[in-house]
Amino acid sequence: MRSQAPLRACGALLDYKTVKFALTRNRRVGLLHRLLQLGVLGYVLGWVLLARKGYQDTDRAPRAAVVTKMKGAAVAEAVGKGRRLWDAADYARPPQGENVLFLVTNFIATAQQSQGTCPESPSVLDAVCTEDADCPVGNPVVHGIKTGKCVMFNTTHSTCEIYGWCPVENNTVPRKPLLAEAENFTLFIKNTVHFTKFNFSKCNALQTNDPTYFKSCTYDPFFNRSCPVFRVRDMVEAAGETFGDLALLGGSIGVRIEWDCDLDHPAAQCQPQYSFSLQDRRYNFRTASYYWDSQRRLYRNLLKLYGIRFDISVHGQAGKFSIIPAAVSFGTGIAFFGAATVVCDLVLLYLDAKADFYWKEKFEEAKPPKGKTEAAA
Ligand SMILES: Nc1ncnc2c1ncn2[C@@H]1O[C@H](COP(=O)(O)OP(=O)(O)OP(=O)(O)O)[C@@H](O)[C@H]1O
Repeated sequence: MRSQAPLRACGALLDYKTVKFALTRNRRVGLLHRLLQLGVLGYVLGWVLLARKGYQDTDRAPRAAVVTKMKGAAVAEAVGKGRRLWDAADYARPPQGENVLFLVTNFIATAQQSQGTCPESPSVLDAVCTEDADCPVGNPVVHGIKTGKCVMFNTTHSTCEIYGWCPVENNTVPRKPLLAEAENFTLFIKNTVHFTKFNFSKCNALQTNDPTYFKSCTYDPFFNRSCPVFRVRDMVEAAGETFGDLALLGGSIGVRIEWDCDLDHPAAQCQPQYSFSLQDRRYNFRTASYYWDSQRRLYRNLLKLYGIRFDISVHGQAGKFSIIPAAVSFGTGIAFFGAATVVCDLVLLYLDAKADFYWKEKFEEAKPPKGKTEAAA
């Protein structure tokens, strides 16, 4: 007997065991099983493979470069200050065109300021006074340092005298934006993305031999999506605002460039989507230009600039077929099919009216032959 054991072990190695199934004609569980299988099939084909492209490897962190250029010219007519023509070098900041660009739409100019003493503005509450005692010497206020005197600002207001840039800034905002014509200016946004995982680069500006193409085209979300030249008014309106309202006190507009590239398709189909959103309803800052007169005395022209700040951000993802994510998605689908069988087994064996019967049919009790104990068997 003992000498046959290795032979039997060798034979067992070549055995093939196959699973024995119990067939039930339970229509309810049968229907549930098919529905679950259908659900899994829909999920795997529709969601995992078609919608989420589960067979692709993805790169969700593109490197992006943005260059901007604003064009257009407008005449600003300030009351009592005459006409002044503004072109790109005047109204676009910074001039080198970065992904954050500021367009001047309104301004308050205070010309020929020089350092000296003058009354502080009545809009500065700390500087309103009735006597010299209200103006302690050396106290700093918004536009300078108090000299200790209370002086007449105009016929109705007295304010502390200050040492600062005089005369102090006029703080009356024009009722209408001085550069109302800026709504027709155009912004050229050149954006290149690089998906390092796939060594793939794409630029939103069409490679064209026509040197006048960008000069003459304007972006339109329906009719001309390949032209990266945007009209300022269109961008403001796409952000849900009207140009006149935003131009008066300034504001901030977010420009979002979204790339979603399927690299299993031709590269020409990889095109960005643009969206615009309002980020803030006020935006201004001050800037000054300095000069000296013939007596070497320092002067400056102060400008408080109101305008629209364009904040351009680039996002995106690229996907390409890869065997590993494809195998993982396929494996997940197979596992879900197995889960459908487990659910149906649970219903059949625990919830069905004839659960006891199915239980007995599915699990055969192993009984030792009569006259032998189980241990001996
Ligand atoms: N804001 C804009 N509106 C319309 N066209 C623009 C704008 N910015 C640039 N362009 C045009 O796009 C093309 C590419 O611009 P790019 O700055 O690379 O060239 P450029 O010859 O230096 O431009 P330019 O001298 O006209 O400012 C040029 O034909 C340019 O005139």
